[in-house]
Amino acid sequence: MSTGDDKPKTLQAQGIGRRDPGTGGWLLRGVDLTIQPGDRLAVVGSSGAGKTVLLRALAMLDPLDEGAILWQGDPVSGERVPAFRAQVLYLHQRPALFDGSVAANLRLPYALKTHRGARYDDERVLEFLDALGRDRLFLEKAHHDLSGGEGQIVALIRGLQLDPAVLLLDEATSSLDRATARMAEALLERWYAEGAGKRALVWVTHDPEQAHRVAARNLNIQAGQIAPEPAR
Ligand SMILES: Nc1ncnc2c1ncn2[C@@H]1O[C@H](COP(=O)(O)OP(=O)(O)OP(=O)(O)O)[C@@H](O)[C@H]1O
Repeated sequence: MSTGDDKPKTLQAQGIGRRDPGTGGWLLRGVDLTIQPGDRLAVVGSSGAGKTVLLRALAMLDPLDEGAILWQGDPVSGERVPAFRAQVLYLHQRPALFDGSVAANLRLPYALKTHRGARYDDERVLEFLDALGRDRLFLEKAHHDLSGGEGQIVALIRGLQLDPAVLLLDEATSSLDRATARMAEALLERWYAEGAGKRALVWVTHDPEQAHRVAARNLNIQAGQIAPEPAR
């Protein structure tokens, strides 16, 4: 008999829309999208086009005003939500870190019900740090001393260590210097390859060269809707 775990970890948006809670105007409307295991997608579009609104909707961080999010073919609601959150992870451009050290921030997800069963892996974290040009001393830094780029490094490692099936990166390397950003891309590429076709990456980026490097296809968002794909 098939269990939920046997089904491909496909994320689907069916006609999703979200209104501005203040004015009632549509921020996102009628978006149909399927993200399959192994996908590498760049979400592009002008400032204010709705890319963040789309990614947050895909991660079910904001309520929808129309349409549905499906995970492994089923609508996500109620008791399915924690399992969904363990598999579909959103990384914000300006990540929220908690009061405490980098190490405490990296350990925190394991205290959540969502990640019950997973365990903090010190060795793996050190490998991630090394890949981003940092060492163990970085773990002792206090969150309030971190630069914007360092905060992005913490958020990236905090996300990668959880091995989500779908990683949604919202300009997640935008505060990094060019060299560190390229190291982050290389790390993500390795992490993706280790998934042997079972992981998906979705990148919001304003950098066409980055989109070209990291993604196999572009999704163009304009005025809260999918627009024709620009030439790559
Ligand atoms: N919670 C909200 N309430 C009201 N308006 C919102 C909300 N969230 C986003 N918006 C509006 O929705 C539009 C799309 O915002 P979004 O952040 O998705 O743009 P974006 O494409 O990610 O832009 P950028 O490239 O500048 O980051 C903007 O006009 C923004 O002001």
